[in-house]
Amino acid sequence: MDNFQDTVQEHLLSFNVPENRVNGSETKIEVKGLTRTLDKGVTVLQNVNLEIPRGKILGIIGPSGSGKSTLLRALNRLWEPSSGTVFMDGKDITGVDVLELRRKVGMLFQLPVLFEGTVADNIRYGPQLKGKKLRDEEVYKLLTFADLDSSFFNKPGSELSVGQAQRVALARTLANEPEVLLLDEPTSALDPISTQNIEDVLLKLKSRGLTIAMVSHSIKQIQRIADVVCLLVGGEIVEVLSSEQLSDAKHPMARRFLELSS
Ligand SMILES: Nc1ncnc2c1ncn2[C@@H]1O[C@H](COP(=O)(O)OP(=O)(O)OP(=O)(O)O)[C@@H](O)[C@H]1O
Repeated sequence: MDNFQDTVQEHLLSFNVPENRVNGSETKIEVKGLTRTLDKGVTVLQNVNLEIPRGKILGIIGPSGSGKSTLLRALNRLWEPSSGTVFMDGKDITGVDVLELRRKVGMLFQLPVLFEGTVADNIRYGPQLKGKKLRDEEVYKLLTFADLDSSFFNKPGSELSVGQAQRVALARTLANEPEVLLLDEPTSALDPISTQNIEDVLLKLKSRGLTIAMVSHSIKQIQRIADVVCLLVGGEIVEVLSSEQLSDAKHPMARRFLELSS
């Protein structure tokens, strides 16, 4: 076997993840007292405390403008959190090289943006930055993993549907061999079949040890795939529940949000 794993699956199974047990459970990412105040003095996140368990899917839900994307974006430093507020494997992420962090903590957005060139060019992009050229077989394996057939290899990115482009964006992120995936409403622009394909891939990734944090407006989607759900209201986490316990939420705003969303 060469340096790059023979299959993506084997690779994902082989993550060497350090232990960090908090309250008896393994924590991949820990957020401690995270606050975000904008220049105008508006507070978007207020003293957020959260543990994202390793190898699980965390769903983040809440009303529009409650700070969900802002929270997600702190986790790979798309904005700079204060030191001592976000930890991965017990290490303060502000002390990690930012490009290295973003390889380990990949992100997908609501609308995928592909670079110019073919699907294969897009998938090769990340490893190429590190001077590594993925072999054709490796690109095909990533395509298969993201549920795209081999005919996509040479297609220009500009000719894909949004659902196909989202799967290419996922394959491109996986080419960086991430340990964590951050997903900001990744299926909100997709039809139900593309949505299901992405959800299946996410569950497959989880079973291979990836830690996933996903913002979604779909309570049903969260119930389908998340293990733990955090409810964000007005920049504060008001409840953290298992997805089966969602209907037991107690916070009045959270209850109202859930009633209107279901
Ligand atoms: N860079 C910024 N400049 C100005 N305002 C911002 C910035 N980032 C976030 N905000 C404001 O912070 C608040 C939270 O935004 P955020 O996008 O995190 O909410 P959200 O819960 O993800 O919303 P939605 O569900 O609508 O996507 C909003 O009021 C938004 O306008």
